[in-house]
Amino acid sequence: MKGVQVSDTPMEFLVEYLTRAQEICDGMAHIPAELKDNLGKALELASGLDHYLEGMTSKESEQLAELNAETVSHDWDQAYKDGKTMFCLPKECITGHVEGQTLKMLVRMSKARRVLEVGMFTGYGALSMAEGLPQDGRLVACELEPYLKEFSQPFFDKSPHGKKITVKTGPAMDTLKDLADAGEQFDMVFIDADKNNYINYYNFILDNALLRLDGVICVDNSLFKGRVYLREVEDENAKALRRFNQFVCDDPRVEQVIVPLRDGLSIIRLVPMATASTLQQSPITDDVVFRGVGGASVLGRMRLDGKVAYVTGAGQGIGRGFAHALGEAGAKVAVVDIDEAKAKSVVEELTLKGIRSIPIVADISESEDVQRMVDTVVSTWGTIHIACNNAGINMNSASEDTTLSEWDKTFNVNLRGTFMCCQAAGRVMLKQGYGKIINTASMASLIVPHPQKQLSYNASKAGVVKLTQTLGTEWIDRGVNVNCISPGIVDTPLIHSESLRPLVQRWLSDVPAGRLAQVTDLQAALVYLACDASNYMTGHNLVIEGGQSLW
Ligand SMILES: C[S@@+](CC[C@H](N)C(=O)[O-])C[C@H]1O[C@@H](n2cnc3c(N)ncnc32)[C@H](O)[C@@H]1O
Repeated sequence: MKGVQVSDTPMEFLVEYLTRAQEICDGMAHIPAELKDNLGKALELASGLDHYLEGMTSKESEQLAELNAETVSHDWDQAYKDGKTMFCLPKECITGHVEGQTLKMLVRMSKARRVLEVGMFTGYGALSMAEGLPQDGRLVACELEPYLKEFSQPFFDKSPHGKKITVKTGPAMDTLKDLADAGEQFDMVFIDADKNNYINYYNFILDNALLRLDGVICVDNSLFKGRVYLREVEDENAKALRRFNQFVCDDPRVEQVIVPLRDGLSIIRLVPMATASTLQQSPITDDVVFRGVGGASVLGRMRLDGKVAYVTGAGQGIGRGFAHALGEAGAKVAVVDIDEAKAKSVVEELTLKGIRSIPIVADISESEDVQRMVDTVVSTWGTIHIACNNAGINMNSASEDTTLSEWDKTFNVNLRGTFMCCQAAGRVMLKQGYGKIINTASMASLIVPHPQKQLSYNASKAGVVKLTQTLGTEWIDRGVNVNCISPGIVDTPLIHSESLRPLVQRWLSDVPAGRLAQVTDLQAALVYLACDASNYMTGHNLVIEGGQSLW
């Protein structure tokens, strides 16, 4: 079998038949020129497609290329004769470059975190999909042949994505039962094992909730060399696939398309909603809890697509994390900072992630700057939906030594500045009857953090909470929610300064969570307060401090 190319897909058979027809024609006299011409054109069309798709598909990784080369050059006949494999495995089993990249793309597009593969062979498809998974993603591959696990493991070990893969050897149905017993669930399943069992795998997966709602099943070889639609077919596997395709097509639980890629790739999506007839027959309560508000799931309601936001103090630390969070959730983001270079650098980061953003330089303690900031956002994107008033400063001094200048500077930014931002953005929002204002307060609004002395900061942040409560109750009936977030001590470059570094150990002993907050610990709270899922929440202070204020 080594090196021999065997037709395996409808297109490869078409090329084979057309080539044979052309050879026959070439050996015969009196063939009409038009027939020869059409045959030539048909052959060119058919034989060019796979090469073109190969060439135009993103290159595979070095590790996949090596795995492919080793798989196709391996002597599988010999492995079978030597008793290493139970079955004689054709090298054509391998998923290959174009399909591998398609699977990887589907993993990325469906944002899958957990993938199940039924039928791994040497792991080309498994590794392709693992490359598309996030760092904490996991892929379970079922494979009958223990020899294939041994074969693939060194390639997985060489790849930075190999650790995501767990291979379970034995009959796939046994593994599926174990996974169901363990309560496992997957976002995407790739079925590519023994064809006569496809329907059993498929039904078991759906009946035992191994696929999450809205999850995707991909099925390989669903065209089975074209034999699923050819008339004269004796092949049992082809008949099994024909029945399988029809069964899935008629199954009200799913939607299906068959993509004529290589030997056919079915993409099957579990439809989240029951059909009208099942709803009528069942005792379920068909309301917004069941269907989702506006048809959107709770996570869907946290999307911010089409929303316009600004974040002050977004050049670094918490504000930078907030700008990324709002952008990742779909909003356009104005990155506001007093430092132009920092604002521009965050805009560059967001642009790299495909997030629309602009830098705005503004000192929020200056009323003209605040108005210019709001005017710039409105003139650029037409309005403001989300105002994230985050900029703040902190100076340390014992209260008996605190100067009025320190007090004024702190209050001018933290409280007066935040008020000016709320007012300027609030005017735009009240006019349109919609807005989300999220102020950054601090755990210092609740407790007196120690041992550092920061009277002005503590008092100004307590003011931010009262400002938030007052605006939150005053504006809610006109569609504007005002809330604030109170972070505990956040691990930003500021706390690594010479003066604060010695305090870190002391602080740590005050935090039940045993660590300081990361900027990323605050992001989901902001998105929640910025989205419509929090429409009934106003004037509140969401405290995220690892439990510190409770001790
Ligand atoms: C077409 S190949 C899979 C190709 C693979 N998905 C890839 O990406 O290259 C089919 C594989 O399914 C395995 N297989 C067949 N019957 C099986 C079963 N009952 N349980 C688990 N694996 C099985 C075979 O040993 C073979 O490795």
